[in-house]
Amino acid sequence: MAKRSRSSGRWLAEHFSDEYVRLAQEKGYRSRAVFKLMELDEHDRLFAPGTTVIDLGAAPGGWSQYAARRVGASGRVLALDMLPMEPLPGVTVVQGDFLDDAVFHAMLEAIGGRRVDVVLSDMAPNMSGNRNVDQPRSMYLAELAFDLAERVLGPKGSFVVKLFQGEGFQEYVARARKAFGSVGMRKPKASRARSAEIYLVGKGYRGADR
Ligand SMILES: C[S@@+](CC[C@H](N)C(=O)[O-])C[C@H]1O[C@@H](n2cnc3c(N)ncnc32)[C@H](O)[C@@H]1O
Repeated sequence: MAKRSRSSGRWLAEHFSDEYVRLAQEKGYRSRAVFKLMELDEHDRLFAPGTTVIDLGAAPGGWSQYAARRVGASGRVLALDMLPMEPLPGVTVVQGDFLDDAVFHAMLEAIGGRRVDVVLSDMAPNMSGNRNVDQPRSMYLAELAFDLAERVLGPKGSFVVKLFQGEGFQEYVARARKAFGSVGMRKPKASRARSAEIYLVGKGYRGADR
């Protein structure tokens, strides 16, 4: 067996002592990430029964689980990830790489012209540790998520996207301010302080005159 590095040992120790990991297990959620979305929802009221949601970068499925519960039987959740994801009640799963044009279009097809109320993206690339590589990769994923949101969101739709502060961040926020009636930047409690991630929440989509 390969020897575990000291840093991965530290990660495991932190993971198991993390109160959100414990809580997620206790409550039957697939990931600790669910507590980030819960806090965003409490603050920004993202979901209502009957709403249609797209969840990008959904595996293992915490956000989709929570969204499916919030939108209820009359709502719809469409989840995408490049990794396989165990099925969830009320969630349609598409597996594929969002950077692949065919996958982007498969998502549009799965929506079938319906208007979407909420687009979520918790996507993040595999971090190399080199900011010059990681930052453009994560911004590119966020840009593509924005492109999809602009194609599918209905009037007053909402958009939640994980961003990393660095090059391209300010321009991204400026783009969001043009497209949404309100834009907030949130750092949920469950987001680790040492992580540079931050969530942009755009509400009141202005551009849905389709
Ligand atoms: C932080 S995890 C998401 C956790 C999820 N929100 C939850 O609650 O379980 C980020 C996910 O983004 C996915 N991802 C990253 N790049 C992707 C891409 N290009 N296409 C599809 N999924 C991608 C990863 O496979 C990973 O599962």
